[in-house]
Formats: sequence, C-alpha cells, structure tokens
Amino acid sequence: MTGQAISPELREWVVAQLAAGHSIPSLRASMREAGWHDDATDAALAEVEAQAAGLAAAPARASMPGPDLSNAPLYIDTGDRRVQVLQTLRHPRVLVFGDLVSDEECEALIQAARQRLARSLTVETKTGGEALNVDRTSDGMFFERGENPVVARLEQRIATLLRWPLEFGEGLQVLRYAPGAQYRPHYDYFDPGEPGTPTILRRGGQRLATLVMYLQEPELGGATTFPDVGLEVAPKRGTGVFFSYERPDPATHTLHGGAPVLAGEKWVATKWLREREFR
Ligand SMILES: O=C(O)CCC(=O)C(=O)O
Ligand SMILES: [Fe+2]
Repeated sequence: MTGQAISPELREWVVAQLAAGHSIPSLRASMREAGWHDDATDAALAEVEAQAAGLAAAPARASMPGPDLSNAPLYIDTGDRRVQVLQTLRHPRVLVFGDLVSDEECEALIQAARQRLARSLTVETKTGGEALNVDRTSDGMFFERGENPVVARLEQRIATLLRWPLEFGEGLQVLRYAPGAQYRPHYDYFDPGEPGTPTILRRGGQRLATLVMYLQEPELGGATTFPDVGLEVAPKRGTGVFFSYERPDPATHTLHGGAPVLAGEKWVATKWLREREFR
C-alpha cells in the first residue's frame, strides 16, 4: 500500500510522541509494527519533525463541550426529562446526574443486551484490535448508535444534556458485573504512546469524556472509583457519572474503575464521547 494519507490524527500522534521525548527511530519502528507503510511513516515524521522541535507537552484543549452549569442549576431539562445535577467536581471534571435514565429504560436496555453479552473486550492499543483483558471481569456488548427506540431516545437525551453532538458518541456499551467482577482503575482515552492508537483515532479522534449510567444496582460494592481524588460514586439505578479529560494524560486525574461487586449484580451503560464524528 503506497500513498497512505497522512491524517491529522497521525500527525497529532507523531507530534505528541516527539514532545514526550521519543526518538524518531523508535517512532519509525513502532509505526511500522502498527502497519504504517514506510512512505507514510517517513512523510509523517519528516513533516512534523521540524515543527515538533521545542514542543514541551501535548497542549490541553482550549475549550471542551459539556453541560451548561453557568447558573448552577439543580436540574437540566433535556426536552424529555428533568435531569438532576447532584454533584460536581472541578478537578478532575466529574458530574453526577440523578434521574437520567428511567426504570423502564434501564430494564429495556438490560433485556436487549442480555442475549448479546460476551466476556468484555477492551480496545487493544498495541494492535488497534480487541483483546480479552484480565483487568476487566465483567461481561459486555455494544449497541449500534440509534439501534432501537430506547437507545435512540437516551442518546438524544445525552447529547442535549452534555451539549455534545450525537454523532460524536460511540455506540452505547452495556456491562454486567457478577459478584466478584470488577474493572480495575484505568483511563478511557487511548494512550498516545501505543503504536495502535493512530489507527483507533482514525475513527472519530480521541475520547474526551465518559458517561457511565447505572442500570441495575448491586446489593453491595460496585462503586465507580476515582483513586487519584478518593471519590466513589454509588451505582444507584438511573444515576449517571460524567467525567471529561481535555488531553490523554494521567495529569487529568481521570483514573477510574469499577470496584468489585460484593453481592448482587451491577449493570451499567457507558457512552464515550469523541472529538469528532464517530462512524
Ligand atoms: O463500571 C464502572 O463503574 C466503570 C465503567 C468504566 O470505567 C467504563 O465503562 O469505562
Ligand atoms: Fe472506564
């Protein structure tokens, strides 16, 4: 394959790598490993090498989408629902919403997802593919965007609430945690240092934010934890926790996980928000 286009994502990734102190030869090797043709690799590296010199770190985004909290609202009207603003944290940006998903919607999502559950795969940044992950012992599946009326309605509500274009969202992911299952602390953005990341970024750019919605609460355990700041969000049905990360960097303090479920079953739906249209 020759004449592979140098996408903005590839350029961005190369710039970030150089800024992080990786050498041109090491970048060239990892890009080849990830399947980038030599022409594209060389062109991309040559193009950004000069302009990357002197860059200290990947800059934070000047502005990020997010809910309108300008008047410190207790509720946000999403057109079809009055969502509660229960808690806000600035650093990291974490918002807890109440009454975001109705009981009927929670049930409908669980029922539609149940038949399609498989042991969760996570996106494998080393290859750009998917792989079984020992850090995540839940079962999961993805809905297509707008796949059924409940999914479509919820996605429209989320887009309005977060002021995030519907098309920038990935399909909803549903996870079921049996007793003992957990999701160890991780970041949701794609690690810029992994060679498979440019491939992943071609589909909608980076993840910039996450909304985890609780569809069924366990009897014990299963909080969403943010270890950097000692925050635990209780997995209460209908509630959602939103967090955003303006750059793919641990300094965003968005390390988070699903604590082990101690009794009962926990079900969540996750919506990841990208920087561009996700198709
Ligand atoms: O289950 C949770 O509380 C967290 C889920 C999560 O981190 C994710 O889906 O990325
Ligand atoms: Fe996550």
